[in-house]
Amino acid sequence: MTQELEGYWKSLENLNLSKDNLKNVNDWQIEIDMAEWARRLTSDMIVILITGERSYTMASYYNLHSPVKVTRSNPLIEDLERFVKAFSDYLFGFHFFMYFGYFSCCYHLGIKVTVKYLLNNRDYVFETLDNIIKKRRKEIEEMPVGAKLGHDMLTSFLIITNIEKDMNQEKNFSKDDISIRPMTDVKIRMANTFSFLTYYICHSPHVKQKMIDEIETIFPPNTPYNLNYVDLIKLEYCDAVMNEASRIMSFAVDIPRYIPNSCELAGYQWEAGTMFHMNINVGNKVSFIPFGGGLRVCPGRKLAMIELISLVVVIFGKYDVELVDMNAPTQTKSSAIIICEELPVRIRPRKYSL
Ligand code: HEM
Repeated sequence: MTQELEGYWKSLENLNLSKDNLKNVNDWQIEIDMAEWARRLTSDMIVILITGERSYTMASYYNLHSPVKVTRSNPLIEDLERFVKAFSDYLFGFHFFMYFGYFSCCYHLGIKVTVKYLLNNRDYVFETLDNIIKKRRKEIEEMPVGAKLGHDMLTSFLIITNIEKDMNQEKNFSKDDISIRPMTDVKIRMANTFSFLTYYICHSPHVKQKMIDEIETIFPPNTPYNLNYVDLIKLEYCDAVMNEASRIMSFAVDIPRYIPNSCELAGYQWEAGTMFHMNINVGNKVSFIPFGGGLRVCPGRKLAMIELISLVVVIFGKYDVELVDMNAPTQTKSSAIIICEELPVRIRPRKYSL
């Protein structure tokens, strides 16, 4: 998938240069919006992890910028640009309903228009997820007995919940189930974490160099490599840098907790039904909780870190990445989460690429 991404970048740059201007295949550079590409890359990664099928959101973004279009067969989702935006807005928007009461959502002029959009957007997201689930359920039902099933998360969940359903008629699997959560928002979480990481690394050249040195000890330049777990966890410095970037700019700002029963907390008595909102980004900069904590801690945190380190190896190991404007602040949109809207960077293949 990262090769596919590099292909799009190269091809976009080739549009700007005549072949004679290219001294060799590695002699090019391009300005891109890393935040947008990261959203598509993580989107394609997560869709394949969950469904075992490709969604080609990178291809659709490439087509927006290139007069020469690529066609990819069997797209799982029809309008891929809408798909990426809808999931981002869904994640950003549900906090509206946590902060504003029923009256504001229905009657406040400034809010009700956004609320209407968010509800329509939610319907689109749920319908898209429903269609994916229905399609897979049908495929499983129609499979001949003894046929090999896919290893993707959705197939596994459907099989497990079907077994449970047989045992307990009330249980069924739907888009509301927690297990579909990775599809709804984690691609946006990973893309944001990577964008903020890129921003901070570009502002600390010595840190960037140390990361590259570490990457080159595990994945020597000009040597074919496979990104495997055993090698990736050797990148301790890269891992530490990623943790530090997540601490400085945690994607989640508000971690909510609801108490069904009254209880005593921090010396106060709280009524049943109280909702707590913990601000993990602003108040306490010495804490490190980008993945939450306690019983509801993010179960995908290890997978997320491995995928993010893989991205660091591929992007920073192969390319010189620099911010187009070193003085520009991060372009963010905040609610209970912080979204990196735009990150213009200039990339070119490194002299000694992996
Ligand atoms: C950089 C990427 C990610 C970040 C920053 C992130 C962050 C978080 C945070 C802050 C929570 C709330 C935890 C709490 O309430 O204490 C959460 C929950 C969750 N995350 Fe992640 N996450 C990421 C990637 C993933 C991945 C890759 C998966 C699965 C493939 C995943 C699955 C989940 C699920 C299922 C929950 C709900 C857990 C529950 O409520 O019990 N996340 N995540």
